[in-house]
Amino acid sequence: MSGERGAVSGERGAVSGERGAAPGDPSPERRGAVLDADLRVSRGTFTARARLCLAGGDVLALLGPNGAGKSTLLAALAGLLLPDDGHIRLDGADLTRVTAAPDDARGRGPHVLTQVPPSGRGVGLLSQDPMLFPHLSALANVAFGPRAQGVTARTATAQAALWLERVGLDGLGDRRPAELSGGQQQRVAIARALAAAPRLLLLDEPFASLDVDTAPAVRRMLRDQLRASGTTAVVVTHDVLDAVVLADQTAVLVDGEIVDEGPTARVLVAPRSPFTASIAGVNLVLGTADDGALVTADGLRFAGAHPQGAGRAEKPDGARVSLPDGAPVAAVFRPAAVIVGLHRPEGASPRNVWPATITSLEHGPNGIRVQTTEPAVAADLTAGAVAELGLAEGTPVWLSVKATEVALHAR
Ligand SMILES: Nc1ncnc2c1ncn2[C@@H]1O[C@H](COP(=O)(O)OP(=O)(O)OP(=O)(O)O)[C@@H](O)[C@H]1O
Repeated sequence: MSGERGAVSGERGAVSGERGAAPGDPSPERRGAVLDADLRVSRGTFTARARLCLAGGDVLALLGPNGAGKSTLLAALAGLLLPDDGHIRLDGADLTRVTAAPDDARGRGPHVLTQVPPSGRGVGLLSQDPMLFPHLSALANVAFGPRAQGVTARTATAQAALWLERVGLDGLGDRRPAELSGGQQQRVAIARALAAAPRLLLLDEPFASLDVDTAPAVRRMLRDQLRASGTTAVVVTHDVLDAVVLADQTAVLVDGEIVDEGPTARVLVAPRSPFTASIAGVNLVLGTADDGALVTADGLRFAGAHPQGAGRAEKPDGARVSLPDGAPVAAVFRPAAVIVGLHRPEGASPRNVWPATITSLEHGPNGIRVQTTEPAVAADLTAGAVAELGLAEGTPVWLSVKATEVALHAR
């Protein structure tokens, strides 16, 4: 999110209307609030729409490509941006309630019924830049939130010391931010955000500025502290690892619309959109059901492992359901399961063999990732195999994948 990085409820380090929190205290009033938001937010010609419902203590990952509208939604939740229409409620109390203006020639703006200012929402914001007060010690930075809420200096300092211990910075409380590493500064920022006991914590790419050696430990620590404190949180990220480690729920935003949402494991195991499949590292082919298999718009047929008898497939939650002919279906399979050849393979199931054209060769997780079309399918090959086959952009190939490697999911 631009502009207000590191601020908590619009004022650095402060969340008003809340008492400071001792670490790991999941008392009822400490637990994060139930979030119910249904929004339409515009920025220039761009519009994002989302319905977000979280139980107290849930962590939601908001994943999406650049420009998808993640920061726009976060800014609306923080009260920094007024939606065109919709509401944001925490524990049943309105933070934002706006009704769209009727379409008329006078260009009236939306009708704002409620818009609690950022500092009064009990919503914390943590970004990739720790934005600590440079002139204050780590301890004083963490104590700032509770102090701003009226907690006595002695109690706030004791709470801050406990938080620093919890985030692995015991003994470093006297240091100023400039005397700490980037990872240590982000740990202080996390302690500061949680010490302020936000009812909802918004995290905007919280590990993006950390190096690859530092990020995993800070990510683990944040997960532990979110769970221990029962904080309700929304994490905006490009990194699927953040969703896997931190989030119970994942929503995928593309072009301002949520294209995939649900429990993180369901979203990543049975993606419903090409973007979700790409971040989950699997292929996704969309089509409709035909006699228990998937048929694409171009007439390609994919048999899957899950159907037990015609017309049956596995639902994302694992339940077996029937797939009536014509129902929307997704076929999911790993790039490593795709076999690439120059000729139509003999003996393979004819239903999972199709001609394709190579569109690009890239470095892959275990060699070279070969991208093909149509449909868009990735195959992982060793460099030796690519060289032996003489593959290059534009090479016509035959692809095949065993039915046992293909999972069919109702969409
Ligand atoms: N102040 C602004 N005025 C006009 N358009 C804006 C403004 N800020 C963002 N946008 C546009 O809104 C769209 C969504 O931007 P947003 O920053 O919410 O996306 P994002 O998903 O957070 O992207 P990123 O991951 O790159 O930060 C983009 O098309 C962007 O150009």
